[in-house]
Amino acid sequence: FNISSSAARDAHKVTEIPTVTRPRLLDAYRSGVWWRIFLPRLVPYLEEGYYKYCKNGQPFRIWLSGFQDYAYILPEKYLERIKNAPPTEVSFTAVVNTVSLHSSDRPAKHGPDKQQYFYVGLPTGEINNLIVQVVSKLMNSNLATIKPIVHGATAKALDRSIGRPPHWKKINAFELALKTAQGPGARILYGETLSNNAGFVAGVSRYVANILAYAFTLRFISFGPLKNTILYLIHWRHRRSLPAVVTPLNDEIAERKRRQASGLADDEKPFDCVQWAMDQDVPEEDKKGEDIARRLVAVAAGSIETLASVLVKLLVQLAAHPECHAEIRGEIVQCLGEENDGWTVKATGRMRRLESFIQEALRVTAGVMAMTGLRVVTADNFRLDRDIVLPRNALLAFPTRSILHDAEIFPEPETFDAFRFYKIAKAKEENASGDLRSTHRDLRAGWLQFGYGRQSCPGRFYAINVMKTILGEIILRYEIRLAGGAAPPAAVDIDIDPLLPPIRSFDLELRARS
Ligand code: HEM
Repeated sequence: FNISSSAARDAHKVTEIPTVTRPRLLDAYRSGVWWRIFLPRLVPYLEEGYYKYCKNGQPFRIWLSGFQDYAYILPEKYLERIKNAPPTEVSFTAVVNTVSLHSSDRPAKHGPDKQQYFYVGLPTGEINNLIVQVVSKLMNSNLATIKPIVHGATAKALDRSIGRPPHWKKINAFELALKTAQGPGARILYGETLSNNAGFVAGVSRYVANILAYAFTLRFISFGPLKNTILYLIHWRHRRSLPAVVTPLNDEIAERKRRQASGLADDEKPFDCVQWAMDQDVPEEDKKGEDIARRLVAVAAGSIETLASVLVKLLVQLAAHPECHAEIRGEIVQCLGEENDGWTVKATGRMRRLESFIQEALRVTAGVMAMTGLRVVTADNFRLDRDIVLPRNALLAFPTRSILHDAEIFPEPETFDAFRFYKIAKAKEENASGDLRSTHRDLRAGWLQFGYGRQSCPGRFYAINVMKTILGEIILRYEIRLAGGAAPPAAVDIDIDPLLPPIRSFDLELRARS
């Protein structure tokens, strides 16, 4: 939308919100990377706006290439404003739909013609609510039962990918992250049979990875009047590869429906998302086999793909910081010893040093994006406070990475301190004073990388539990280091507006502990 063209928006005062620019040539010069002429970095300019405006309680706007739109970057004081805001006011789902160009929520910008040619098979719009339900209601409420299954699938994935090598064995960090995220992810989503079908699991990963990559990168390119035709052709591959994953799922659902029709007690039903989606309390016409299959393929974007993208960064940090291994390992042994049932949610919850390591690694890398709390205004307007009202379709976000690197909140932010969050939690317990109520304290205790409030990531409980299980099991079984004993890397991800995808070239070395 063109802010300056609308007198009504002047009334909203958004034209007074300052803009931080991302100069292409200058950025290519500063970064020393020629292709930054086409895609200037985002992080340094978010940082500039954060210190210039957000630290003074003011928003700013910045161009996001991945969305082909300006975003309003808000200071942390407005986190409270979005905390309980419903999707009818501001919506994260609408952000996803904007990128995949299933844009029923933003009709003014993206007409139906674009929907037609960008159609790549992922269900969106109201169906997306069903996806969120699968994760937030079904996956989360079953977490305690899921947990031992996650551990079993993790152990199996580690046996297959690494085994018990007596000498250092080299493995690519991304490959290990993907295999270990796929193990529990595929088992919980698709059940025992399909999760053992390597071709199907690889197909799902490939499909969602391609969709995410293409959805963002194609937005950078202007195809002019031939746009629809070119995009239709580009997406041919995706449309063709979708049946390869949807058909086996569809067959599995049909087979289960047949078995159920011939009488199946509740405790005989399989324990996985396929079954929960089949039993989901929604009208029959919303849970036809193919609808469920598409929904569950979409969940893999979070539960396998996003998880693997974050896990690889954690694995590299774990390998780069051997100084914390013994303490984390000692705590895991103790927690598992206290709980006779092994890797339960309760035992995992007690592993606070391991959790602190994960929080610190996520602080340094900021998870998947430099901003979270992304929302599109879906109401006519969204009042931030007495002075500022954002109009319908405005994109807003919070500068998470900058907050996580702010020395006033996290002293010596560039130093990797595995037990930083453990110490913060301890201090909080020992000193339950008024200081605790300050916003900074809340931010330090939270997981901003997963977003904020009612529309934050519904998969975060699963994600944290799985990451703890995978890293914990690795550290119990193996010694781990960067290949060749390399020094900790300066960066583990790359600034591709708006994402921070992992650098995939790191190799790790692991050997079995005696
Ligand atoms: C470390 C891994 C993960 C990270 C860092 C992450 C991060 C996020 C973030 C930042 C959001 C947007 C919320 C906001 O900005 O306020 C989000 C949304 C979402 N995530 Fe995750 N996520 C992760 C793993 C997962 C997993 C494992 C699942 C599924 C099991 C999942 C499912 C979803 C879904 C369905 C949404 C959309 C929610 C909506 O439309 O309201 N995520 N995630």
